[in-house]
Amino acid sequence: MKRKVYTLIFVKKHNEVLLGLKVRGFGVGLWNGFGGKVETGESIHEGAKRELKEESNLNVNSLEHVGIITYEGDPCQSVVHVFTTYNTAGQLKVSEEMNPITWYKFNDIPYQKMWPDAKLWYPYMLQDKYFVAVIKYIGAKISETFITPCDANKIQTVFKSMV
Ligand SMILES: COc1nc(N)nc2c1ncn2[C@H]1C[C@H](O)[C@@H](COP(=O)(O)OP(=O)(O)OP(=O)(O)O)O1
Repeated sequence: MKRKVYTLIFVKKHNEVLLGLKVRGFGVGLWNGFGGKVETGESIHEGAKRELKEESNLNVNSLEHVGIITYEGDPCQSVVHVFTTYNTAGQLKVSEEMNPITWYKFNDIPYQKMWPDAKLWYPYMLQDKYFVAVIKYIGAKISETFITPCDANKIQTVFKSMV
């Protein structure tokens, strides 16, 4: 089965992370990082940079690939590649997809207004710990999860086996 491939990018500074409120499409009404589908002909990193620019107007040179999440079941069977960055350029702007865009302190993340899986793996992402996760949804509820930390080399190996 071919899964849809998505990116999800988190811009961080000190103990804060930039989140946007999704105002259209998949996950509307929920806070999330920036990202979307990888388009035909672009690499996953290129897709991540394009989505960050489209949704927040921020440019980024280097991204750290910190996690790979495989979603099973409903609402969508997909693979989401999670990236972080501390280094962006340009003027932050809301977009047609994300509005408002806000810095959240790590201890004040609005988990109650996010996908239910976020609280399971954000702790890894916030602490710059590499992870691999499999999350199965039935409707809006999580039915099974597997999350494990892994080192940077292993995540590259998993990544290479997928592309
Ligand atoms: C189902 O569980 C999910 N949980 C979390 N935390 N994030 C998810 C989940 N499923 C998808 N995502 C992320 C991955 C992407 O960053 C977005 C969805 O991207 P979208 O559907 O908006 O993709 P676009 O290419 O931007 O879509 P348009 O056609 O609207 O431009 O959510």
